[in-house]
Amino acid sequence: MPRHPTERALEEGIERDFTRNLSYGEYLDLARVLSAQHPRSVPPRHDEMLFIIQHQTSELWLKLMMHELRSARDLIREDQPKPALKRLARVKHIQTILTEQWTVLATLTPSEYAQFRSFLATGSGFQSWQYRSVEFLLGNKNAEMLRVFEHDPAVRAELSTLLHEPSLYDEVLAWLSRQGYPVPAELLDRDWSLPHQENEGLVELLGTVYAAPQQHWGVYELCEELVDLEDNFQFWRFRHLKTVERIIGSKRGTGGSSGVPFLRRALDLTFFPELYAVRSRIQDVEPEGYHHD
Ligand code: HEM
Ligand SMILES: N[C@@H](CC(=O)c1ccccc1NC=O)C(=O)O
Repeated sequence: MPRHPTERALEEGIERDFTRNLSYGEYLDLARVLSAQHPRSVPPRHDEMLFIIQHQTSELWLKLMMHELRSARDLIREDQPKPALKRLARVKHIQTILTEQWTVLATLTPSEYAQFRSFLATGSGFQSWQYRSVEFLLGNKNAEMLRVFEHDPAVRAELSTLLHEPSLYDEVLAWLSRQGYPVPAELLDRDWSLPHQENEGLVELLGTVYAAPQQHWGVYELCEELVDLEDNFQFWRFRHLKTVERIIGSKRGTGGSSGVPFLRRALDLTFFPELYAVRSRIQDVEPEGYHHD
């Protein structure tokens, strides 16, 4: 009779005495993490657990995303684009997980959600300060969004700091300037609490990079990494919108917005407008021997 693999594992000296040693659960503070699910529905509805865990896992990934994005921004400020690229590579994988995760919530039917939606009262994603921090780090600045945090001065203060600091894109532009690229001066010293406005001079500068990528490889690589980030961000927004659409249809949001129409408008937002504008400026290569009249 073959023995169970764990039986053998214990003989191999697996640690069993955690009275003095740090255990798995202690290190991860699992007692707190796993006792933080508090369904509100009375009587308790089975599907509320899914709703809570979907949000909590999203918030955990958002926490890591903020950590990596803030670090990437600071590394670029310190003229270290290579380690910054490493951070951004990780962010992209987190975004993939966050986007994929919508498939779990999509198993929640409208009838199931309706069983506990009213217990959420006016709670809504508008009040996710980590999501707002990520938006601010990427440059979608909007002081109005701080108003939903008046009840929580510590969170409000932290968001206000991020609002007034340069975004990742602002730091990339400052780095470009230090590399000797002619970045328009108005982009290098401005009120950082305002969103970046599309700038023609910057589109032209990027035009030279994209016309000859091999001569500007470091810049080109970083720019395309930013486009990947924006692409991924939009995939998340799109999946949120489609999941919300199948669960609440055209109902208004608990946060006070129009719901799906509001989420649809967010798909028109762009963090890096010049990186998209430059794409239509790239000359298509003509076939050999082709002559215009
Ligand atoms: C049944 C599931 C969900 C529904 C019906 C839903 C619905 C909505 C609606 C209608 C809004 C607009 C604000 C409002 O008026 O309430 C919104 C915003 C938002 N939701 Fe959800 N949501 C769901 C799940 C999630 C999950 C799992 C997350 C993950 C963290 C999330 C994050 C957000 C964020 C961050 C916003 C603010 C978006 C922005 O400001 O652009 N939502 N949601
Ligand atoms: N805005 C959602 C409610 C909602 O999704 C929600 C409610 C409480 C805590 C987090 C939420 N998630 C994201 O919007 C709705 O209108 O049904």
